[in-house]
Amino acid sequence: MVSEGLQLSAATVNAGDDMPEFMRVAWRGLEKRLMRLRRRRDEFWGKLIVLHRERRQSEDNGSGGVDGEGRETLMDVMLSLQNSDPERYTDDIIKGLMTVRTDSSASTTEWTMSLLLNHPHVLEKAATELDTTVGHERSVSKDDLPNLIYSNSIIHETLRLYPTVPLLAPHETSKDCTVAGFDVFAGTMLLVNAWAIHRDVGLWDEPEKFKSERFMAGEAAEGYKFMPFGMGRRRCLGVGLAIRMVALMLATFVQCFEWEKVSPEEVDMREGPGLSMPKATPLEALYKPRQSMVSLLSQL
Ligand code: HEM
Repeated sequence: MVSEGLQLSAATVNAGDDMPEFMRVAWRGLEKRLMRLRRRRDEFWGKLIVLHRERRQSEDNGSGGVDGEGRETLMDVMLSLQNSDPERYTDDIIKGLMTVRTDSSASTTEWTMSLLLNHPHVLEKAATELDTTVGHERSVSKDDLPNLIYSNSIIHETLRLYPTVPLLAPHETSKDCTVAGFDVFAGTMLLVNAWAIHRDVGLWDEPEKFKSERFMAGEAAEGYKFMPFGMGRRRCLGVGLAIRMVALMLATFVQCFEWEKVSPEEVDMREGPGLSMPKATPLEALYKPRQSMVSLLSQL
């Protein structure tokens, strides 16, 4: 549903900008599809809210909201907030918050794994970092992330080459201004092409090359040249969560499994259409448990 929403939004933005006349006719069809999607999404989150609410009410200890291992789900957190501030955290607000942008983190992970499969020596080095930092007796946790310097650099380099929101969000000038020598009137929509900035030969050394150590080696995110999450006041609110989610997924994949391409050819790195820059061909890969992790994995 998230992917479908992004595809439909991309269609709306592109067609509306380029062909306003066409848009008047096409809009009705798009609107119908968007409304149908909204109903489906509403129903999905609605059911999930009811399920969680019932489970929390039936729990004996009264605190509610924890799974068998004492962990809260995101929906539990939302329902706790609703208990303490019902006017602010209505069911509609919860549905909206739950829908925000899970797609970008998932597709960043997919791009990262694709790059690793095309650069097996990088994959091997990431596995070695995990072996020395975390070992084989336990699975990697969020507390390990600050120590995984190399993996972190891989993720930043992936976000440089494949920023999943390549044009950031459209912004509008609040007053007349000048951008790169051009006069821009107040109320003009401005798009920032982060994808192009990230590959600008004047800003980066060998910008087209995947250099896994780039962000360890000091060619860091200084100035305004690295902005996969935007900049300033309206920068992505979820940046901390997004980086941690991608890092934890990647570390778990690499720590626990051996990965291989499905064929001798390179993994296709072409970009497909859509607002969150999906891969043209979804990644397919072969994996099996790493020998050193079999014992731990079999206990899960
Ligand atoms: C790799 C994953 C992600 C990427 C690349 C990404 C990127 C972006 C970008 C480029 C923007 C627009 C910034 C601008 O206006 O210039 C944005 C906005 C936003 N993002 Fe993310 N995002 C990611 C994950 C997340 C997650 C996981 C959440 C929430 C859980 C989130 C929540 C938001 C929100 C709420 C905004 C709007 C902020 C505002 O307008 O003030 N994002 N994101």
